[in-house]
Amino acid sequence: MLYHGWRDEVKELLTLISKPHFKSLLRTHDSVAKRDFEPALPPLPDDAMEEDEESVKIVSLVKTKEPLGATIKKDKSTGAIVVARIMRGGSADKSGLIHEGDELKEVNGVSLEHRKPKEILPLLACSEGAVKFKIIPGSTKEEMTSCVTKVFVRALFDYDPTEDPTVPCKDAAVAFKRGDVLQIVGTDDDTWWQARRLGDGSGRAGLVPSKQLHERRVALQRPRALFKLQNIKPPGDSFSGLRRSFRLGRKSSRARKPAQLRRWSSETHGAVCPRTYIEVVPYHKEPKDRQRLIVLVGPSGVGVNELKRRLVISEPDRYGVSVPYTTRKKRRQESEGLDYHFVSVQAFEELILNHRFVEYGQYRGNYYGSNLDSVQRVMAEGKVCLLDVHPSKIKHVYTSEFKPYVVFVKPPMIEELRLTRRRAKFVCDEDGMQVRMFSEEDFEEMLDQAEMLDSQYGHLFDKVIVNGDVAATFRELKADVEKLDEPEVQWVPAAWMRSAPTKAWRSCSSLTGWI
Ligand SMILES: Nc1ncnc2c1ncn2[C@@H]1O[C@H](COP(=O)(O)OP(=O)(O)OP(=O)(O)O)[C@@H](O)[C@H]1O
Repeated sequence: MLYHGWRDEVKELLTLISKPHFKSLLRTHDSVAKRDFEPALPPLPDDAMEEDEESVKIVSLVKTKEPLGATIKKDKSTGAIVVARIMRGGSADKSGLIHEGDELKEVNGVSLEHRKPKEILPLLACSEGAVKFKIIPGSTKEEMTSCVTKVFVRALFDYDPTEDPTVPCKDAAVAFKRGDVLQIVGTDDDTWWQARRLGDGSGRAGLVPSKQLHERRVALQRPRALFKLQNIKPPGDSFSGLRRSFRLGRKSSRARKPAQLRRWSSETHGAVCPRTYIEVVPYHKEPKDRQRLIVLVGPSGVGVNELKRRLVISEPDRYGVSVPYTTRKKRRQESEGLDYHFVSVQAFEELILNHRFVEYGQYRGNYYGSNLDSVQRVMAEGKVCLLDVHPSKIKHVYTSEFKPYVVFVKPPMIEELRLTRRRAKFVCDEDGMQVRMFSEEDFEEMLDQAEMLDSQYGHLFDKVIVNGDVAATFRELKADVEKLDEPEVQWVPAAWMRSAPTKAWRSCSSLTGWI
C-alpha cells in the first residue's frame, strides 16, 4: 500500500494537491510567473542579428497571417527606404529588432535600392514565415524621446480609414465611431497617433488621425459653415431657446421660421470648436456616490416629456424631475414646488447674477428658468434627477458634481413617425394649454431639428435612443439608466475626476473649447 506508514497529515496533503483544481491552480501560477500566456514568437535563427563591417544588420522577423505592423516611406533627401512607424503590439514591435528610422536595404535578398514603397509592399505581402531584412539602424534618439502614453480618450467624431485618401496605410489604421473609447499608445508623430480601440479583441494598435490633424481638417471645412452663419442672429438667452420642461410648448412664431434659419439659430458655437478627442478615465460608481444626472435632449415633440413622465411614474422613489422657476403669477390649478417655484423678479435676477440657472429666458414679460438648486434638491434626496434642457446648456452641468449622462431622444424615420403618432396630440399654444394632432410639417420639422442637434451636439451624447414604439423606447431607456447603478466601469471625462489632465495628455494637446 502506497500510503503505508505515512502520517495522516502527509496523506491528506497528498490527496489535496492531487486534486485537479489544485493542479490547475499550480499550472496557472507557473504560466503567469513565466508569462508564457503572451503570444510566442518562434525562435530566432542564429543569424538573426549579424553585424557586418558597414554596420549593416541582418534582421529576421517571423511573419504570420497578420501584417508585420510597420509602415515604410522614402526619405526625400537620401532616397532611402526607411521604417516610418512601428505599430505597438504588432510582430515588428514585439521582436524589438526593427525600429522607426531604420533604413531598409534588402528584403529576403532583394535589394530595395531605387524602389518605391509601393513596389516593396508586395514583396512583404508574399512573404510567409521568416522575413530577412538587411537594415542600417537609424538614430536611437527618436526612441528616447518617444512618448508612449497610457491615455484613454473618447472619440468625438467618426473615422473610417477606407474613406481617407491621406492615411499612410489603410490596413494599419483603426476605424472608430463617435463615442468609442481609444487607448492612445503613441503620439510621436504630429499627424498620426497610434491607438487601440477598447473592446477590440486584437489588442493591435493602429493609426488614428492626431488631434492636430483632425482640427486642421475641420478648419478647412469651416469657411462653408461660417458662410451659412452670416445671416443668423447670435444665440442669446431669448425665450426661443428654452425647452418644454417649462411647459409652454412650441410657439407658432417659431414654427413659421424657415427651416434653414432654425437649423443654425439655436447655437453657433457648435460650428466653431472642432471636436476631436476628450480624455476619459474609468469611473466605478460606489454605493455612497450620488446618482448621475440624466439629461434628456431631443427635438420638440419627439417624446422627451412622455419618457420622463413614464420613468417617474414607474418608480417615483427613484426618479425625480427638477421643477422650473418662474416670475409669472401662479394659476389656480398650479401648486408651488410642483409645477413651478414662483419667485419675484428681484429674486430671479439675483439667481441669474449668482449663475444658478442652467437655462433661463423671458417670455411675455416673465422669466422662466431651470435652476441648479432644483437639480441639487432632487439629487440630495438620493433620486435620479431627470433634466430636460437645450444641449447648448449641458456645459453648465458638465461637472464632477452632476456627472451628467446625456440621452438623445431621436425620432424614427418619417414612415414610423406617421404610424406611431397617428393618435398623439402635442402642446401647440403659447401657454401650453391647447393641444392638436401632429401635421406632416411637424414631422419634417422634428426630423430637421434632430439632424441639427445630432450634428452640433452629438459629441455630448452618451446614448442615442430612437423613439418609435414608445413602450419599447421606455424599456430601453430604463434599462440603460439602471446600468449606471451597476459596478460596471463607466468612462467619464478625466476633468471630472481630477483637477488637471495627465502629464502625457497635456504634453500632447489640450482639450479646451471642445464643449
Ligand atoms: N413613441 C411615441 N409614440 C406615440 N406617441 C408618442 C410617442 N412619444 C411621444 N408621444 C406623444 O407625442 C406627444 C408629444 O410628446 P412630448 O410632449 O413628450 O414631446 P416633447 O419631446 O416633450 O416635446 P414638447 O416639448 O414640444 O412637448 C405626446 O402626446 C406624447 O404622448
